[in-house]
Amino acid sequence: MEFGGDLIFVGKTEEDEIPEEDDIEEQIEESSPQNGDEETCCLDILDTAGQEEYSSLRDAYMRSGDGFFIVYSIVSRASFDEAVAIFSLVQNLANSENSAAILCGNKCDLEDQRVVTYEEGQQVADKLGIPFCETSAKTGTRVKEAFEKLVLEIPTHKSTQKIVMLGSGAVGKSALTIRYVSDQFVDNYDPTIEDSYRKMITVKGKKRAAGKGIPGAGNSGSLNSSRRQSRVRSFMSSLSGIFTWGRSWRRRSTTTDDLPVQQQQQQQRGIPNRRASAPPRRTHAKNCTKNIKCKKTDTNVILVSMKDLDQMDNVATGDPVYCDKCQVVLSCVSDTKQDGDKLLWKCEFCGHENVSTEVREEEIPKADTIDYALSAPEPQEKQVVMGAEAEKTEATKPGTTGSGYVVYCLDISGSMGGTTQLPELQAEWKRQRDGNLASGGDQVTRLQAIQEALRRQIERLHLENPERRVIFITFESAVEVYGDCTSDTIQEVPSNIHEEFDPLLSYGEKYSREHHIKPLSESYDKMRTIIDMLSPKGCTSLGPALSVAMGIVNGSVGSEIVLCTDGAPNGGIGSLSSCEVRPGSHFYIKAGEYAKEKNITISILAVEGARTGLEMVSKCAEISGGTINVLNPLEISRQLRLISQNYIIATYVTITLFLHPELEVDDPRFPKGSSKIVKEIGSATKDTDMTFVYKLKNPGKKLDIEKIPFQVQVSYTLKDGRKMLRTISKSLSTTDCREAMEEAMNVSVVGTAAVQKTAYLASKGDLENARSHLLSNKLMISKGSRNLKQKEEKVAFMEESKTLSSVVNKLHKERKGSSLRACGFSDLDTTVLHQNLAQSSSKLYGASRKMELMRKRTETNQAVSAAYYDIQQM
Ligand SMILES: Nc1nc2c(ncn2[C@@H]2O[C@H](COP(=O)(O)OP(=O)(O)OP(=O)(O)O)[C@@H](O)[C@H]2O)c(=O)[nH]1
Repeated sequence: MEFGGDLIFVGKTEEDEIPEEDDIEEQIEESSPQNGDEETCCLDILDTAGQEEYSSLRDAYMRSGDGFFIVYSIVSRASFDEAVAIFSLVQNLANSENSAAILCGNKCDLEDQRVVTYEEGQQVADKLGIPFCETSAKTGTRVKEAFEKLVLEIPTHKSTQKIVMLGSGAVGKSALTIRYVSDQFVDNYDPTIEDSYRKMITVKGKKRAAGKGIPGAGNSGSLNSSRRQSRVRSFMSSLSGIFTWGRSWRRRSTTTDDLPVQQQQQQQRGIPNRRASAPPRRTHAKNCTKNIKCKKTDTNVILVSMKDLDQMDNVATGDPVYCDKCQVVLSCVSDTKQDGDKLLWKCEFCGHENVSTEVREEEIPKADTIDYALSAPEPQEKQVVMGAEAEKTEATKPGTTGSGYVVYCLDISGSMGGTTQLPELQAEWKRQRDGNLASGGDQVTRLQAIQEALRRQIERLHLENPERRVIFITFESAVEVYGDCTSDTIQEVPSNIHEEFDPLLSYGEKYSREHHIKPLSESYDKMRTIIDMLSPKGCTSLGPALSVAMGIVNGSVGSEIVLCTDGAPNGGIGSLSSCEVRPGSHFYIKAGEYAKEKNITISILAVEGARTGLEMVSKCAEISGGTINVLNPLEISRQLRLISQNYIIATYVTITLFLHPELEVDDPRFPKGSSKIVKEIGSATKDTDMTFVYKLKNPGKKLDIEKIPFQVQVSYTLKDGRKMLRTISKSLSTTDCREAMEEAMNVSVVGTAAVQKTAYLASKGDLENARSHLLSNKLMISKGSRNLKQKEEKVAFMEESKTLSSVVNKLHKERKGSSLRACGFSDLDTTVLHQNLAQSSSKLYGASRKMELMRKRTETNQAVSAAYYDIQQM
């Protein structure tokens, strides 16, 4: 349990005049504070994926970056060639007027393995007209200097500078970033997807760099010189080998056909498209024309995180001691007295006088977090539901991604044959990198994109977790269960049961009883063959496929179903096409509730383009705790990896929050006025965070206690079947001083609660309150963040909440005076709201906190990851 601040705010809740959205963001974007020639700013470092498959995000983050850190490894010639190609890509996409780049040869500690000389690196950088540096993330050599050099090159002064780490896989982008932000070296290799690090820094000498160019202008890293661009083009054309493609690119304009898709993607990631959509800049709030009135917000927020439910530091030897009246558990904040062999305890919540004869002094909890094992682990035979040996191995193996099945339900209906245009630069990138596209082919079908994503996904699972049991189901007009893809597990679901839930479920259950699903270590090759053979046809029987999948995994707790689809379901149960009332929506609620009850999560990957009826279909994911995404087909690979990394930690999770009777929850998600909240979560992943907003029941009333107690009880089941209870008990002092409250503010907690509540209000159609809730939190966070940690988290919050802001504002404008529910949401709106409803606080961590989190994380097996890297390079 974390609080929004170290103090409970009990002061007055005044009204505030809040400037319109842009103005708050503009205030934060104002020039960074300068002190002599020193300048303080926050670096927002985006560590990108060198292994990246298709990514239409690539040009989005390239457009938004202020500084580009282009890395190669001095022990890899290919990575050196690729760095040059990447620079050209940056030139084509970046806002060249205001950005800068540096070329960095990393791993200089590996002198005996060097294949690229220092002189070669320097020569290339000179030709490109950017600074050069050789570094070692391992020893720390020149890492700080390299980052500072780049920051100095950036021509603009801003309080947040976006740095983008670029380069091939395994050159050390993550290692350099981590060395810089926390002065540590990460020795194990885990290919990055994309990760952000926010770090406050003070740089010296930037004043001179701005506008006027820096000393040695011929070597400036700024990308704005046309002379440099022509130098680069001629240099590129002199290169032999695979990366000579840059020369044929024409300079890209923002009015190209695929821009709307990119903008949507940018929106999804919260990246503003400066060229195309940035409003004219206003630098001061007083210039704003509109103000809206709303209540000032405060930091009275609690966050309960599931991220370390499986790590137990304080396991109690005895049983929890409950208050006879209110069920609060005796804790370190309880006021106890020993009276002979009796323990006297006046409950700090309800005041009940408890007398216990069974608790000894030493059994009174000393730490604020205590874990109680309420049952022993299940015997192994019982952990095995099906596929006996596989399950046994997996359930006991640490660091696996869950103990149930992964079921991929794949839409192969006719519309999956529709093509998606690869963005021009992506097509070029892809063509040069692996030559996979047919000549002139800059189009892929949606099915091809999903096939590619699945191939990569099972390839990675096969390496990391070969005992994982993967089941494959396809749906078009027919629903085909491929099981583990071995011939005796393939069968078609009879079409005469497509319309009814129970027979479909029973079909799945029977299937699971009759078939032994092999682990990926045995099924991998066959599965690859089946994926390659798929072709699009027929309509979209999504509901029947989902029902059968649930039947198959029923009883295998912690299973995940991933639905990949591109069109509104129009066959069998859950069909949304035929009737305006959309009767199918009931099915998705029912399916979600069933999945939650059985601890199965359903995630949806919808392919953008066609309207998928996601608002209805998404109910099953929302209720079961899965994720929802509408993606460019090219992004599916990346998203599948994200889903598999966010593994299930515990099942049957229920959170009970006890508030002092003077407090009540102030949250539309829970009954008004309650001091005790019970929230069923179902399956929890490491990113599951629940927030609760509370307030004083009687705001004017003077409290006669110094410290106010809080308790959270989390009951859950671990993978080995142990039933656990975690109690977290803390107490806080109060303040009526807004300044003191802000000083003690925990920005990542307040920010997470702000976006979760805003998304909830918006999803219920209460856009007025959603908008003002987010705005008032933005204002409090932007004004009240003073120390380093707060400032780093403020930048993260502002960045991460941009997409939600724009969706809420857009909906607010569109729906003024009309009924939102009648209008419905677009698929993109549904995705954004759902993602924010389930926002994880770790997204808002600053550098120091993030490193702490990373240290705790289970390390991916180095050998396995290295093997993955080798495969990618083949
Ligand atoms: N000897 C040495 N090894 C390094 C150095 N920097 C990184 N490594 C190692 O190289 C491997 C890859 O490093 P990462 O930082 O994960 O590489 P990356 O560029 O982020 O890779 P992707 O995530 O695939 O894009 C890891 O095993 C690191 O420990 C360095 O300066 N010296």
